Amino acid sequence: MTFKDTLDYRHDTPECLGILLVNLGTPDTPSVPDVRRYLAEFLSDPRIVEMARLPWMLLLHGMILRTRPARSAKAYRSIWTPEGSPLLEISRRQKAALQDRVSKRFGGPVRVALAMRYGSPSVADGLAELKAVNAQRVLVFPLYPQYSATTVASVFDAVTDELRRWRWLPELRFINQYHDEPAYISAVAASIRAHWAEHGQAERLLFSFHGIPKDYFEKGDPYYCQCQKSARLIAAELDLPPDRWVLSFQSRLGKSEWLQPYTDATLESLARQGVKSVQVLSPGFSADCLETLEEISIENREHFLESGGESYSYIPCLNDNPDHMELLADLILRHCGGWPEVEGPALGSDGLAERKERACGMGAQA
Ligand SMILES: C=CC1=C(C)c2cc3[nH]c(cc4nc(cc5[nH]c(cc1n2)c(C)c5CCC(=O)O)C(CCC(=O)O)=C4C)c(C)c3C=C
Ligand SMILES: [Fe+2]
Ligand SMILES: [Fe+2]
Repeated sequence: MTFKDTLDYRHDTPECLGILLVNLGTPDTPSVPDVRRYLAEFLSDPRIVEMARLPWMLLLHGMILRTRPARSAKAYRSIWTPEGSPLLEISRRQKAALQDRVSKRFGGPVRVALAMRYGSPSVADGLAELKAVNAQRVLVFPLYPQYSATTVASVFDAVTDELRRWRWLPELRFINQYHDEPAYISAVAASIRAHWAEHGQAERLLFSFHGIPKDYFEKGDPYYCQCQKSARLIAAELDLPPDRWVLSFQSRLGKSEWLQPYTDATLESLARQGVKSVQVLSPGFSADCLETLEEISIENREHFLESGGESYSYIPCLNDNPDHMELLADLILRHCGGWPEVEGPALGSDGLAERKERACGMGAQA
């Protein structure tokens, strides 16, 4: 084992609380080679595709990475902005807002770092940023309201894979999910009410969550149940009767069965039943991304309108809206409960003896 010893914790500066926000990740640019590189990393993760490694790697490199990148790159180009990928840009705004809110409410120094599970900034970059500011206590916060092994456990893997190469580990805490947090439910409900205040209510509200293969659920992934509970609680908070809302799963990939009902089929069937207007939201994403801005806002709109629907609107994710930032800051502070707030002042310029004393009680002999 080779350890990374280039940067270590310091005794001569105050300790800092470290928060590592992690979202899924995105390609660096919407070019085919960058999308291919991103998909190669993403789809090689055994949490994402659980198939036996050798046949999957042959299929991935022999076929999928030769065809899918061009299709995905086209989709990315349709949502790319002058600032880059919406997911990364929104995540940066979330990080800045949380740095501000958490610093104001926590008693001592705090650093919020941003990492992406795939692509950059990487989890290793985020952990190094925290080590450089002497964050000896780190809270890892995967920004997914519902737990799935494909997302949250994969963040855990990336963090622990990196830390396997550190000699001196930080004290770690980890947020697993917040799918039924009252503040999350009411923030989503408030965003729907705000949309209704501007556009009126549609005949149906559709909650579309990212799908996972059905057999992951059958083998014990709690994601399906947590999505159901989030949607049920949001509908209850809105006093929306069961015949006015629907839950479905989007983004299926490959030939195997994924969680049902599928979003595209649901929209077609609603339109065929004579439903003329729908409003769609994706409360499983903490930030708008390809899956919402392209798949929901563009692609599925077409499915609905082509099947006879007349009015389709997309309700954006919570992104960096103030309710959302407040609830994430609350979750962070709650999970840091009991951690010392400040480690004491920085030492003066001639602090060698004090440093040694603090480090290992050798001050007197120095
Ligand atoms: C192949 C299996 C996939 C599983 C399982 C999966 C689960 C999953 N993903 C998200 C969140 C996001 N996924 C995004 C894009 C995306 N997802 C997959 C595949 C699986 N996801 C692919 C191949 C892609 C890339 C785009 C494409 O080629 O279609 C994104 C958007 C990233 C962006 O850059 O904007 C997010 C976010 C969740 C929450 C989840 C399981 C619960
Ligand atoms: Fe995905
Ligand atoms: Fe998609």
